[in-house]
Amino acid sequence: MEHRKLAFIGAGNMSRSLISGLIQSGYPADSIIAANPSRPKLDALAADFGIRTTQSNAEAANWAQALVLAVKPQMMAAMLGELLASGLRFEGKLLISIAAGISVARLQHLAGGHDNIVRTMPNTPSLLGLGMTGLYARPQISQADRDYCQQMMAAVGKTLWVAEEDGINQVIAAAGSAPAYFFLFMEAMAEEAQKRGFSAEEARLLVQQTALGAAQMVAANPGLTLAQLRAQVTSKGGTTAEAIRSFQHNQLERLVGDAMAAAVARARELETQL
Ligand SMILES: NC(=O)C1=CN([C@@H]2O[C@H](COP(=O)(O)OP(=O)(O)OC[C@H]3O[C@@H](n4cnc5c(N)ncnc54)[C@H](OP(=O)(O)O)[C@@H]3O)[C@@H](O)[C@H]2O)C=CC1
Ligand SMILES: O=C(O)[C@@H]1CCC=N1
Repeated sequence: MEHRKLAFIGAGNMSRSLISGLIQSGYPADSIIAANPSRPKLDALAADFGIRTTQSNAEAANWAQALVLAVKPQMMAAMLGELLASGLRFEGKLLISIAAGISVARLQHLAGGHDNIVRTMPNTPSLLGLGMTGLYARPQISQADRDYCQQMMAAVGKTLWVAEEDGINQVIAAAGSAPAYFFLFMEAMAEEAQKRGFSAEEARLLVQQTALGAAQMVAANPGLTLAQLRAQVTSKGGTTAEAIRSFQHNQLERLVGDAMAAAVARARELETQL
């Protein structure tokens, strides 16, 4: 991929995931800089990946050709305001937001009218090259800038472009936030397995290997629907059928639907507040 000088503004969980994936995919460490107010995360990134680091957002942003805006949504206005106040000129730079709940129009306003912005929604498995990222760009964004974002996110997993900006909020519900849903489900299973006599290590092994195997089964069988894969496990009159009946009796589908709707609602609410 093209190796532009790339700055991560904010060096938290998501930046670490993306930087790790990019370095593993061969992005040169000296083409990446991370900026963060405090040193410990920067020191860890420098030690683990050999990238450049700074406590000055302005230094990173001035140096870079592309900026990943990776602060919490609530910090975005202050961060961009300070960059503008420092005299930074965004002209010629591509802004790539990973923040939930901040529209392109709002980002453009916060960046002093600069409109070369791509909005993305990655997730933390990017750390392992197994990310899932949604991307959105307004029609005026150049093909070269789209390709750069596509290659960056493809270096850390799979990508899906959405045609409408609200599609990013739907990606949050289905992928950005979703690793946590699976962790919650696995937590519940592991706790129950412990109650049924397994040690914590044994319970984790049982749940982790089963989740990994199930996900691999889905990926390895694109010709089978998820329902068909489930049916392969579900012997007539057997144990799985009873477990599934219990989930359905307790309205698992409605619970999942409500949870995803809540994530979308929060993303839209943030868009009106920030
Ligand atoms: N976590 C996830 O799964 C996903 C997160 N996102 C988005 O990614 C963004 C970052 O989230 P995440 O990485 O989880 O959050 P973190 O809190 O882990 O990271 C945010 C980082 O920003 C730093 N920071 C705070 N203020 C500033 C500032 N003014 N300038 C530069 N850096 C600053 C923080 O530093 P310090 O801690 O030292 O204060 C922290 O290291 C959010 O907008 C979120 O919506 C998107 C997809 C998935
Ligand atoms: O919880 C959040 O708001 C962020 C966005 C998606 C995952 N984490």
